[in-house]
Amino acid sequence: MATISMDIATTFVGLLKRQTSTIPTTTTAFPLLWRRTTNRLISSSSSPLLRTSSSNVLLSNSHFRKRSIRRFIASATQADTSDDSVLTKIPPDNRIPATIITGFLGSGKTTLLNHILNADHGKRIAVIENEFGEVDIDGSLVASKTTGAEDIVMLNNGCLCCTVRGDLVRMIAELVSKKKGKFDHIVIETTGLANPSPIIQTFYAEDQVFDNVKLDGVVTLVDAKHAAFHLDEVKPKGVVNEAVEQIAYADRIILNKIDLVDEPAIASLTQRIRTINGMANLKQTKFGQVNLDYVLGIGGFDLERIESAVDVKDSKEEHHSHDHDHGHDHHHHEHEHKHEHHHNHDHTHDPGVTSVSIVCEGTLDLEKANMWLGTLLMEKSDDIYRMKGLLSVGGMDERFVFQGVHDIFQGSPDRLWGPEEQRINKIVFIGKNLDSHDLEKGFKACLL
Ligand SMILES: Nc1nc2c(ncn2[C@@H]2O[C@H](COP(=O)(O)OP(=O)(O)OP(=O)(O)O)[C@@H](O)[C@H]2O)c(=O)[nH]1
Repeated sequence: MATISMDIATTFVGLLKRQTSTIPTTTTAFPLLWRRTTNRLISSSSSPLLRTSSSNVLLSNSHFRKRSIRRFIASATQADTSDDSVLTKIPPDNRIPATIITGFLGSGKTTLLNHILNADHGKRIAVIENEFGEVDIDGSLVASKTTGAEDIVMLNNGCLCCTVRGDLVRMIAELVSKKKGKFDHIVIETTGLANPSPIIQTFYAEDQVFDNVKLDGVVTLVDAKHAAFHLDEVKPKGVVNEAVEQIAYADRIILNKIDLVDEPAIASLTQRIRTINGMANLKQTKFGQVNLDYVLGIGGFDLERIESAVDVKDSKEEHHSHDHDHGHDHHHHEHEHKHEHHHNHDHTHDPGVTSVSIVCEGTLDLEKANMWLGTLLMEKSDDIYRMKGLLSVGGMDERFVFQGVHDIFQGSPDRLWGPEEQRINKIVFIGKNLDSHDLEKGFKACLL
């Protein structure tokens, strides 16, 4: 296939620094953005994030094209076009799903892992354990308790998010090359001090991983007894609070050890968690006892799930980053929301990790939306940990769904809008320094 033609919105997905030379020379909706020099080349650097054009999308570099096609395929949920010369069928995504289990030290990750491995789910699971230290205590604990794991491999002596990330890539590549077909799922347990972001990005940035493995979801364990302390810990400037980050990136949150605390403590912690991540599902547990479909096969990064994620968020009411004192207490309002959501409060600027959502009826101008999203990613991708959304875009019959992790942006058209359906846009951002007022203003400026 010489070109890719998509008579639908398509996406430009994340490129990392190493691919700088592979930037395609396609037209861009926001040429000004090209001029910014950045060592974190982002998804919006050279191409619109959203497209409706029926013209061919020509990508000059074959490597890039291959990657883009694959990423598009991996992310698309529906992509029918009548033009025979183009990609008409989206092959099934047969890549092996991988689940990241994260959570602060002692929160119950190994306990959950054992629960998964001992359960009767019929899946053959390869486990990658990351232990900070030379002795693989967790590995022994897991290994001794299970017979179900197809393979348990250890990543010792370093934290997955920093020193041993290359090892993770090699390990996954090795698992795939030597054992493909012998396992159905990979579960990665990170150290309690890991920041999940670089690990998540590995799944998109590394061809060896991306081509064979898809990130199914991030499951975060939260210790009901000790989490508040860690979440409120004030770190030196520039130092990441891992406990906060782990919650921010979660698709599923398991509030574990609830046997050790009372109801008010659970309620208060739940509210605190919701401030950080209003999007992830949350379940309370003792000893990590959850239904396995809550943690495996969740399609956390599948675009199909985005709408429900946003809907859950919407139904609970948005957790605004109302900033009153720039401290750790965030207040939430419970309002009824119909079809339009307004952030009518004063200018907000919160230095902590929070979630902000925009729910608004209307249709977006494609170019403006590209410009806005592109600029946002260009300028704020460090601060935007996660975003998910469902958009109504002018000239596009389908809903456009997207999700992002920092500078990695994945989006595709979804099903057609119904004839009577109200076109309601929904976006959720999770990150630092989110200014809800600015975000909403920027978004609304894109409406037709
Ligand atoms: N009371 C109580 N103890 C729990 C619960 N879940 C786990 N534990 C215990 O908490 C301790 C830590 O659990 P792990 O599963 O090892 O936690 P982890 O997150 O893997 O720990 P690290 O690997 O050190 O980060 C163990 O002694 C568990 O038995 C729970 O729900 N309630």
